[in-house]
Amino acid sequence: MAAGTGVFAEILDGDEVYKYYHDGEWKKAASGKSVAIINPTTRKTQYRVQACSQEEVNKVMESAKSAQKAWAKTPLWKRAELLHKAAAILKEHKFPIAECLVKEIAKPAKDAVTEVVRSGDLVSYTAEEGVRILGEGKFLMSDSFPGNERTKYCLTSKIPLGVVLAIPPFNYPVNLAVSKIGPALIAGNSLVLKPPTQGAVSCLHMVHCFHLAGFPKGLINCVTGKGSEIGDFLTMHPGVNCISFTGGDTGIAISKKAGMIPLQMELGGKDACIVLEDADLDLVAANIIKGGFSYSGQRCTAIKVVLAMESVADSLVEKVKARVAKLRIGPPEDDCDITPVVTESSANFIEGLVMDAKEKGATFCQEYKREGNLIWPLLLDNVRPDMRIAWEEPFGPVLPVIRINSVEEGIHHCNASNFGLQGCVFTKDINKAMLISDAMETGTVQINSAPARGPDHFPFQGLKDSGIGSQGITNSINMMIKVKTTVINLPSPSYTMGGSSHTSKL
Ligand SMILES: NC(=O)C1=CN([C@@H]2O[C@H](COP(=O)(O)OP(=O)(O)OC[C@H]3O[C@@H](n4cnc5c(N)ncnc54)[C@H](OP(=O)(O)O)[C@@H]3O)[C@@H](O)[C@H]2O)C=CC1
Ligand SMILES: O=C(O)[C@H](O)COP(=O)(O)O
Repeated sequence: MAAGTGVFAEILDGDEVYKYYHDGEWKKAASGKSVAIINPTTRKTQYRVQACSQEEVNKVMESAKSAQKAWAKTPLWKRAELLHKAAAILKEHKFPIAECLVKEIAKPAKDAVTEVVRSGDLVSYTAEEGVRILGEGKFLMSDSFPGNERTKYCLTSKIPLGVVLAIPPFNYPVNLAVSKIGPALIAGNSLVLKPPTQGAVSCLHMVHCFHLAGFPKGLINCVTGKGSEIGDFLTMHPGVNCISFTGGDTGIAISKKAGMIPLQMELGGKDACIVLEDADLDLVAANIIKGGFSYSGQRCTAIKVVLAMESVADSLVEKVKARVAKLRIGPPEDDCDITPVVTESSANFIEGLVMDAKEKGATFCQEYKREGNLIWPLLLDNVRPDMRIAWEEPFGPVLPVIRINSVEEGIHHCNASNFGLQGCVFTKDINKAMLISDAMETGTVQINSAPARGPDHFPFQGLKDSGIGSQGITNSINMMIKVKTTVINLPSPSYTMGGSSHTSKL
C-alpha cells in the first residue's frame, strides 16, 4: 500500500493536500492555505500540508483540554491497551510510513522502515512501563522526621499535567513524536503535536494509526504549518501544560518564552570521540563511520568531532578513509549510505563550514563534492580550534579530526563546547575510560562505541545548551506527571507492634 492510499486515503484532501487532525477528524484549514514539503532528493514539491491558523490552534487546544479530563479517568490498563493497539497498527503500516520518510527527509529506505518499527516497539514498551510505574505510589510516615510522632500517613500518587505540546525535529519525525506521545498519553495527558515541516506527512500517517486504534476524540491532535509561523503561538499558548521539544537552538528560544510549565528539551550536540593510544583502531574506524556518517550525519548523537591522540591519528585516518571510500552515495530509495541532506539551506550551511575549514588550512581526505542537496562524505584532518567546524554542528556528512597530545587536551576541547549531549571514548583501559567519562561534561558517555540515544528506554539527556531534563521512556513518563500527596492525620500516634502483639492489647 502506498502513502495516502487505503486506510490512509481519508487523511488526504483529494490527491492534493494532507489534512490536519482535530477532535478525532481530519480537516482542511479554513484559509485554504498550504505548506509545501520539498523532496530533498528531487528538490521538487513532494507533498503539501495544511497551514493551520491561530484560530485553528485555539480550537485544538480547547478540544485537547476537555478530552484530557475524561482520559484522566480512564483506567491505566485501558490506556495501555489502546497504546498497544496503536503500536501494532503502526508496525502493520510500516511501509507507507517509511515511504513518506524516504520522500520527505531522504532517510535511506531500510532505516526508514526501522524507524517505524522502533517507534511501535517504543509505544508498546511505554504502555508496559506506564502500567508498572504509574500504578505505584509512596507511603510515608511522619515519625521518620525528627520531632514527629506517627500521626500522619502521607500517600503520594502520580497525576497528569494536562495538555502536552510535542514538537519533534525532522530527522526522526515518527520516532521522536511517539517518544513524546506515548508517555504523555499513558500518564493521562492529552496531546497536541506540531510536526516538523519536513516529516509532517510521515507524522500524519503515524497519527492516523492512533486514530485507527480508537483513542477518544480530541485526545490526540496534530496541527501543521511552519514553525516560524505558528510555533510561538503554540509554545506560548495558555492552554499548554508541558512542552516536549526536540530540535535545534529554537528550543533555547522556546525555553525563554514559555510559561511556568515543565519543559523537556533535547537540543543540538557536538559529540566528541576521544581516541587513546591503546584503542582498537578498527573498532574506532567502524564506529566513526557508523557514528559520523549514518543518515548523512543528521543525528543529534552523531560523532561530530574526532579527538585522536597524535601517535595513532595517521593510522586511524587511513582506516577511516578506506571505509569512507566504500560508502554508497545516492538516493534514499536505493538505500544508499549517504543521501541528500534535508534542505538546500542545510546543504549551504554545511558548505560554509567546509569552505571555512579550507581557507584555514584543514587537510581534505577526500575531494569536496556536492550535487544539489547531496554532499559526498568528507573527513577533514588537522582541524584546529580556530575553524568553525571544530565547534559547530554541520548536521551533514562532514567530520573533523583534531589531533591531540594528551587526554586532558581532548577533555578540554569537549568541555569547551557549549553543547553537552553525548561523547565517546575508545581505550582498552576501563579505569582510564571511567575517569574520562566522569570528566566529560555530557549527558552520556559511551565507552568503546559511538554515541546513540537508543535503546529507547535508556535515559537520554543533554547538559548545557543540549537540553533540559531527561528523556528515555521512564524519564519521559515521570516528566509528564506531577506528584500529588494526600495526608491522613490521626488523632493520636499509632504504631504497629509486629508479630508478637495481640488485638486484645489495643
Ligand atoms: N538532542 C536531540 O535529540 C536532537 C537535536 N536535534 C537538533 O535539531 C537541529 C536540526 O533539527 P531541526 O528539525 O532543523 O530543528 P529546528 O529546531 O529547526 O526544528 C525543530 C522543530 O521545531 C519547530 N519549530 C521551528 N520554529 C519554531 C518555533 N518558533 N516555535 C516552536 N517550534 C518551532 C520545527 O518546525 P518546522 O519544521 O515547521 O520549522 C520543528 O518541528 C540540529 O541542531 C540538531 O542537533 C535534532 C534531533 C534530535
Ligand atoms: O534525534 C536524534 O538525532 C536522535 O535522538 C538520535 O537517535 P539515535 O542515536 O538512536 O540515532
